[in-house]
Amino acid sequence: MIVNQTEAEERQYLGTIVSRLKKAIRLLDNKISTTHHEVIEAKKYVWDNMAGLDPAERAANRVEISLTIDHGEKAVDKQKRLRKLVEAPYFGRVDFVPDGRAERDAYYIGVYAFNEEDSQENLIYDWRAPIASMFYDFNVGEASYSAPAGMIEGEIGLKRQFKIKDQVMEYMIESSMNINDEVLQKELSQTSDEKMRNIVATIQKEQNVIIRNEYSHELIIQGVAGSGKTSVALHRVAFLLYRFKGTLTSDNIFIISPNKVFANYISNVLPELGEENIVQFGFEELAARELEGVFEFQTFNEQVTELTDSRNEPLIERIKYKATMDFVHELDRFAAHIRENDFTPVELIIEDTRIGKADIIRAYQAAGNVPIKQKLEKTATVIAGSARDENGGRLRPAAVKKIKTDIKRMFKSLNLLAIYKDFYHFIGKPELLKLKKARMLEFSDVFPLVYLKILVEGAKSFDSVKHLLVDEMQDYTPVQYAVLSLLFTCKKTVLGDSNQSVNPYSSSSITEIQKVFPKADTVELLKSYRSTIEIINFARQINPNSKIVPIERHGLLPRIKKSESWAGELTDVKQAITEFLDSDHRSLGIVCKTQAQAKRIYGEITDIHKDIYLLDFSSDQFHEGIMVTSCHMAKGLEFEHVIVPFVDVSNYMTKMDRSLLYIACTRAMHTLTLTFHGEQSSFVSSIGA
Ligand SMILES: Nc1ncnc2c1ncn2[C@@H]1O[C@H](COP(=O)(O)OP(=O)(O)OP(=O)(O)O)[C@@H](O)[C@H]1O
Repeated sequence: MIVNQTEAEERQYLGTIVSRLKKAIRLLDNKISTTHHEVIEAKKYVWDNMAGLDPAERAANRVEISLTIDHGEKAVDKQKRLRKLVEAPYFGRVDFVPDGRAERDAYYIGVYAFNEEDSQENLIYDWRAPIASMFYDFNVGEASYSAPAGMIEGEIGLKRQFKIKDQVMEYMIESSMNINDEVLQKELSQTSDEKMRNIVATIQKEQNVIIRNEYSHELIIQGVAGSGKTSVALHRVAFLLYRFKGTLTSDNIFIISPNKVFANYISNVLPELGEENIVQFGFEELAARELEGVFEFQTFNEQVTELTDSRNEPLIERIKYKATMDFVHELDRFAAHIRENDFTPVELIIEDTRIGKADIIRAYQAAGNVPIKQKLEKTATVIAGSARDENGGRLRPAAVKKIKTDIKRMFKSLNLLAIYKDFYHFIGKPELLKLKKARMLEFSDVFPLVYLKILVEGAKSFDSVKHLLVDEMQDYTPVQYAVLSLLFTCKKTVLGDSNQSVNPYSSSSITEIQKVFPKADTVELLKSYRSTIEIINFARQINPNSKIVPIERHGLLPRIKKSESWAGELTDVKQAITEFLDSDHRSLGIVCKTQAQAKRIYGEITDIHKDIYLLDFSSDQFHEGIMVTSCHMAKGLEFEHVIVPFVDVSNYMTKMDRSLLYIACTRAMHTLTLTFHGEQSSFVSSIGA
């Protein structure tokens, strides 16, 4: 039977569901306050009768109290979800009839599931439930989904999308086709709140495949700017937490993200989907953990700033050399070489016990292909274990300790920096190592050194992590991935865009990354959801390599404003800010090539409005309002309106500048303004014409 056929019936049904949700919330209210009372009473009982209770009774009472608290907490969590759900209970409906059955059932799909405790009727299905996958994957007609019992095939008779806000249905769309473009358009053209939002109601088919992929050990997603990579990756995390409930929790997932502002920007999404937020850290924190404060190092941001400030050919050469897979192979070859050749055994005489050189060689070879320090320790343990004193007894602890020290000394050097320097002599390129100062590394040396350290000393891997998510993959080199593969043996989702590198001298494409993870599955996303067609067409001319395809959403043409002087350009920037303030838009990004330029503009415009923020690498908040920042910092973020100043020929000139300008322009959702004085950059001059 077809239920709720007409819009009027749907509106009525929504009213019923809202009432039933409200009733469930009230019931939970009672449950929570009863539990609260029970806990207080139970604690009071234990306290009052402390003297009379034996230890077993006290323990049993404590267990009882903690179980009651646990029930109470679960009820509070459930209530929190229902309170959210009651505002917009569902966004989709599919009517499905499995093969061999006559009756079709209607399945309403929402951000969470809702089933009434007394009837146990499933009134709303979680978007991650197996049956909900059909909403994203199929049109009206033949359909199937993978249930725990196997593949269920059948037919979808009806598919609807709803926009419900504050318990009221704003619209309802019959969508015999894919997730309806009209709904997607409405979602995308809305003014956005300060942070990234969930996209459950309009997940696209190609995105759903990624979100629900349970099998890939490594999944690499190359997606053009605005294709939803980050959104999809976060929804994938939410899906995996749902699918593997019981074995996977948010504590088992790590996200490597580019900076704290980005971490803050995406921090809404998982809680909106009812999941806990997840630990995020940067590659530099990882390096600091591995180098344990023994070395200081330049940050990636400082390296990028050094490269954007001036062209330093030897520096570029050093960076480029260390950004290849061949370099990782050279490090491997060197580590194998020193393991073979830098160990020089000699006969040992410890407290009248003679240990022959041949025995030491044998033990060293038998210790296998493990990190060098561990190999030496294993060798010493075997030698000490088999050595006997003159009475045939085992050696005393002091003698064992001496053997360990002496065997370590047989290795040429275990000093990391000395070994790293030796590496460059080994490959015949000593000029490729340049310290910033004593024990202070250039950024391009940080991960080679960490990698070598792991090969020499071993590492404590992150065993509790069951899924690792790496965003902005293009900014990390093969040696960084090689480090990740040694530290994290878990499943990985790696995402990025090779056209959005802030440092083209060390950027990695999907092909490079696959060399580290040869069994990885790869996916490409080409459709961009963020920006209007006009902005995408503009950006595509800046970077013709990008395969970016816009979705059908129109807006104003990007504007390029020319001035004769800096004062004139500043007036243009201020004018664009005023236009933004007069519009409905809520976020404006002023994106400069460098942080120094961002600081300069910021200094000139703070009097226009009270809420203007300068984002730099020490910032940790994404704000609603006006943000001034660099291209590097803006990566991964988006703004409704974007102003890109200083688009003159001397500022945007190199390959690296082109990449930065592309990043800046693709941050814009609805409108884009470029300003310059003097001669305009050749990257945009032909577009102007
Ligand atoms: N299926 C979708 N439905 C609605 N909005 C979507 C969808 N996919 C992506 N978006 C929106 O498109 C914008 C870009 O998404 P996101 O930031 O995840 O893309 P990205 O590929 O990580 O971008 P970039 O690499 O440029 O930083 C966001 O506003 C996001 O909400």
